[in-house]
Amino acid sequence: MRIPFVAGNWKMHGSKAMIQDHLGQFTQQAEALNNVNIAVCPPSLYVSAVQSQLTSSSVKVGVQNVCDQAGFGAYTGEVSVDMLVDMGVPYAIVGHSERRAFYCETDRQVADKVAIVLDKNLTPILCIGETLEERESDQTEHVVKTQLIAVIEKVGIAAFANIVIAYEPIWAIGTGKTASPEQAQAVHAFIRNLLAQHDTAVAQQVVIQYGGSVKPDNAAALFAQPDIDGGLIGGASLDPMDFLAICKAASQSCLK
Ligand SMILES: O=C[C@H](O)COP(=O)(O)O
Repeated sequence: MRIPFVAGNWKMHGSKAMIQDHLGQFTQQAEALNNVNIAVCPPSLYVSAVQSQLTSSSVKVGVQNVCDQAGFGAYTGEVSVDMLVDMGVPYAIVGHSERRAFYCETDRQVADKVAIVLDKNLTPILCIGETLEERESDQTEHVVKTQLIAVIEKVGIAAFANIVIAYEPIWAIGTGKTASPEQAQAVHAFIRNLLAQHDTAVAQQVVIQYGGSVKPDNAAALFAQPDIDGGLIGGASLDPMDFLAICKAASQSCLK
């Protein structure tokens, strides 16, 4: 049985004041929700401040990126997975399309990062998805397959029991132009079937989030789809009440 998982990706947003205000409003009410796992992923600099607000809360914290080198060393500006362990951070977003596009992260680097995160028993949120151009030229399945195969070849199919996948069509990110529930479901089913070709039990177990302009008014329809297990939320996660409404929609979607 899969429990839906909603993660808020704050991207390069946040401040001490926002954290206090946002999580002050959000956490208490989020505690009342059943059948949903929740995380917030602030910029790394604010992890401690978020953790202080989440003491004794079931809401977890994650980071938005991690170094493709484990341990410690001369990697200016990077955060290592060992630091996540040290700080008690269980989740790391890996391969977000903005990292792939703006910082030239390759499928291979993304696969390396997934392996490094798994190696420390943390959970990677692996982002995959196609551009508008790729969708319009019928390349969606080819693109997500290539992105997934790179990770399967690196970590093996069994490891997917400990990976969260976030399908994020790039054309729907921050555009207000969400994929329809049917469009999203079709790709989620494709992803699950692809995994099932390697291992049916793992495929049934893996949580596949949808990301791309999820809002309170479209969340329920998306999460009701049989292969959509919650969401990776950008813009709407910055508003505590919108984020709460989305988490509520996930908690009310059927367990799958
Ligand atoms: O990581 C989150 C996604 O990029 C979605 O962002 P968005 O909800 O602002 O479209």
